[in-house]
Amino acid sequence: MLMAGNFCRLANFPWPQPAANHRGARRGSCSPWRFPSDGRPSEPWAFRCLRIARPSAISQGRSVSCRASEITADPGQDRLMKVPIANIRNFCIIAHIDHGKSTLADKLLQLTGTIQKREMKEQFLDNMDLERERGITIKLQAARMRYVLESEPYCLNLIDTPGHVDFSYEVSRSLAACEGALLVVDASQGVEAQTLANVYLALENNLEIIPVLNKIDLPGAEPDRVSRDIEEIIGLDCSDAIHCSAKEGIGITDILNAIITRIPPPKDTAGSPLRALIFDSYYDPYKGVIVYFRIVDGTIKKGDRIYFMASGKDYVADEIGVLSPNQLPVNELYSGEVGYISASIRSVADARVGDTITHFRRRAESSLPGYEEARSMVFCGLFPVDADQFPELRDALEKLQLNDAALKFEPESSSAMGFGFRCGFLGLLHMEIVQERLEREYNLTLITTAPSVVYRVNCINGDTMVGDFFDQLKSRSKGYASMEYTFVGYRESELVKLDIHINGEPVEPLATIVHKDKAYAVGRALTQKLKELIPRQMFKLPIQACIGSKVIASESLSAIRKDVLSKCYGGDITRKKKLLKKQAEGKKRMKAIGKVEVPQEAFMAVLRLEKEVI
Ligand SMILES: Nc1nc2c(ncn2[C@@H]2O[C@H](COP(=O)(O)OP(=O)(O)OP(=O)(O)O)[C@@H](O)[C@H]2O)c(=O)[nH]1
Repeated sequence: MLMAGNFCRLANFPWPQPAANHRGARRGSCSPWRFPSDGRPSEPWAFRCLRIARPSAISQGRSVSCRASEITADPGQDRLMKVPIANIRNFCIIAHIDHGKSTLADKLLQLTGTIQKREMKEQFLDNMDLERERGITIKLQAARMRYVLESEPYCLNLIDTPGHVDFSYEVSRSLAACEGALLVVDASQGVEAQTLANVYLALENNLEIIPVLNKIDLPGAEPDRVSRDIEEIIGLDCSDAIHCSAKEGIGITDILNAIITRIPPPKDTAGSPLRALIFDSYYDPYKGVIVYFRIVDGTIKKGDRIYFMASGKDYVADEIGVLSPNQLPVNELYSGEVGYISASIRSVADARVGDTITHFRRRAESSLPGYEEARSMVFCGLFPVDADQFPELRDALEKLQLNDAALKFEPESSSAMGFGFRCGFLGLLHMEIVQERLEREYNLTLITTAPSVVYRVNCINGDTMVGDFFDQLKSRSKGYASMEYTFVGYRESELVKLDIHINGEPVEPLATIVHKDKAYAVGRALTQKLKELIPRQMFKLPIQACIGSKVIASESLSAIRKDVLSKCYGGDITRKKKLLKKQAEGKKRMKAIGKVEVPQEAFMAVLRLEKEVI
């Protein structure tokens, strides 16, 4: 029950306009707001409080703690307003790559007023530079919107997901945080590999699926044929599929209405012990690990002592909030809601994706089912160009793994490259993105070795040796084929260490371990390649491949000759001989102390050649 007078206005008008002399955003402040005994709030913005925790306190002139989530943080928007759980909808958008998810997400954000026109830019939720440059979604993104249907306010939590197969792990995580999914299918293209894969993921998670046929503005769009395809191939009823054009803004209201009428609200379990599923996280240099979660049971308040059930670590929730889509702090979040926590978590291992958050004192009995481990399909070595950057690389990989749970790595030392990491990825695009993110976000200069998993496939026609297997498999099957494997263990082999001597000195980083039978071929190929890559010196340079003290291949790089006789006009032969002798002595001395700079490409050549020759 709200107070009489000014508050009645609120009771009848759930979405008040900004007060005339609004004092600006009070983002997430938890300080108690004072209401005088006549019930009139002391600040104009307080008219915007929808519900007061203890109305009786107001009449007694006491301080009242007003939940920040009940106060509009931004005069233009009312996204933080609290709505009953029956009015919350958590949904994601799934589709094949380029079918228009991000464009549709933009339109939903615009139509609900979550993003003002002036803030709007294309693919708003793709906020990583890399995503914008490449026009693809790499990371899942969450955004809270508000929408009014028949004067009822609703809170819609949208999770935008990537479409490329390499990032399907991101999709599976967002699905677990939702009750429904918009299945976007390009009406000019129809059902594609990732449409199928994502629908099956959504069905496994018992999500309500709303089919959306996008791009109906295109002349080649055939929404009716595509509807039939969806029914036949996927078995999904498309009688009420929504026809839309995310680009032209057609059918967006129908989509919002369908989200509300067809997707069920989350279950109300606010009274149970807290259980929140971590679906994403990242490392903030100032605040530590920021965790994105969906509350399945219970409630969480700012200042609560929380406990991570898998890692067994506890922290105080310094800040909790919603993603709107930027982080907006609030004081309390309830079951069914999606939000973030900052708790000064320094160690990235303490709050892993898939872990369950509960209260330290009132612990939940069991944790929520986490996520299935991502299975790496492509492997390569990552090495810092500057060997001193190894600890930074380890740190960066740990932090990036927090934000990209599909990335796997373990330390590796290559005789050619020094210390680095063997990393596992979901595909070549994933590998490229990880390298670029490490270089851009963590200021590292890296060398990626060629993806080195080589499969042996015995074809029926008798052919064998396939490289780049996984990507070939995906591209030849247009993305429909999938691959499973198990590690069968290590095998014994006859290996030798092949040393490379330049100018008579062994160059340790160029040494490599090869099979005994391949040593001669690798040695020859390596010395020839190094001869091409190492710049000529002032002296003759021998390049040798050796096994122990035995030289198995040798090349020599001729010296750059300075014409010491050019200044010698005429003169007798003894004078010329003397000059040439002096030059030879100088070169000998230079050779003895000379340090040969081996260019970076030479190190890469070792790895590439190994792959070619072996
Ligand atoms: N004509 C037309 N083009 C559209 C429509 N929706 C999206 N597009 C275009 O389709 C392309 C892909 O759109 P995105 O929204 O980036 O697709 P996506 O599914 O988010 O792609 P990923 O995030 O990489 O999976 C862009 O060039 C859009 O402008 C539409 O309704 N009509």
